[in-house]
Amino acid sequence: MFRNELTAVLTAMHISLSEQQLSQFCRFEELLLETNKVMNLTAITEPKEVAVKHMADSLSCYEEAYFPKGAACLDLGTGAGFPGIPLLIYRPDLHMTFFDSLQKRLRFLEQVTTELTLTGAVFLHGRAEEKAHDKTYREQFDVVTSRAVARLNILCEWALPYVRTGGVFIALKGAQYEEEIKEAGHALAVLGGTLEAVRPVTLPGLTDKRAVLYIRKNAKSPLKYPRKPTLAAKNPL
Ligand SMILES: C[S@@+](CC[C@H](N)C(=O)[O-])C[C@H]1O[C@@H](n2cnc3c(N)ncnc32)[C@H](O)[C@@H]1O
Repeated sequence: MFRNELTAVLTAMHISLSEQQLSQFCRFEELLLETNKVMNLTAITEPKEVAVKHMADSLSCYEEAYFPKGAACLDLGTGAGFPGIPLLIYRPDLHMTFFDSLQKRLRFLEQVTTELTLTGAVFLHGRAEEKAHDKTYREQFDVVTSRAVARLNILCEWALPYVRTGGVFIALKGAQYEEEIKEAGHALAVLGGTLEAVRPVTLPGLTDKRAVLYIRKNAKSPLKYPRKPTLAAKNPL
């Protein structure tokens, strides 16, 4: 059932998968729903909804030009692996760092990537506001993705310091994206980002507004950012 739903929705989006990729998506869905019984991973559990709102929504941010071959990617606040796992299934040449402040979710993702034999996966446990001050991660990524983690002005402060100059921060946003863009103008300017493209997204069978924002990093982020945990949220740029 999930297999058919996913095939239908991706066909409508003009995305085609190999048989192996389709099986990987199916196994991921099984593991997600199985593990969700004992760990809080997702409120979405109907196969059709998982296909559309998790898998297809994650792939809606995919644009070949933004993902160079073998790109170093970071999925910030990955949770149960969205959009990181679908992107890695779709593009197994990517090096995907799954980043979250909750260790148990990362353990689940380790199990998923092992079972799916996705070799380009790395797991990073910690807070976005802290790891960005570690040289190993600061301005080291070609692509940073993030879905459902924070409002854009806060998220820019957390995400842009990880992006190398010339790289891109891809934010998957919901209905309030236009307002969030207006609110984030100052944060973008301070952190060295420019909004390069806004791609409105309509997922098959859904009517709600959403969009993918492509933010180019064109200058280094000042070293004082991100500020200590809670400061960005209390007093956004
Ligand atoms: C609502 S979930 C979204 C998960 C996933 N991206 C999705 O779209 O389904 C937000 C995730 O971000 C993580 N998170 C929130 N604040 C964070 C921070 N400051 N640093 C790292 N991870 C954070 C949470 O632990 C949680 O897993």
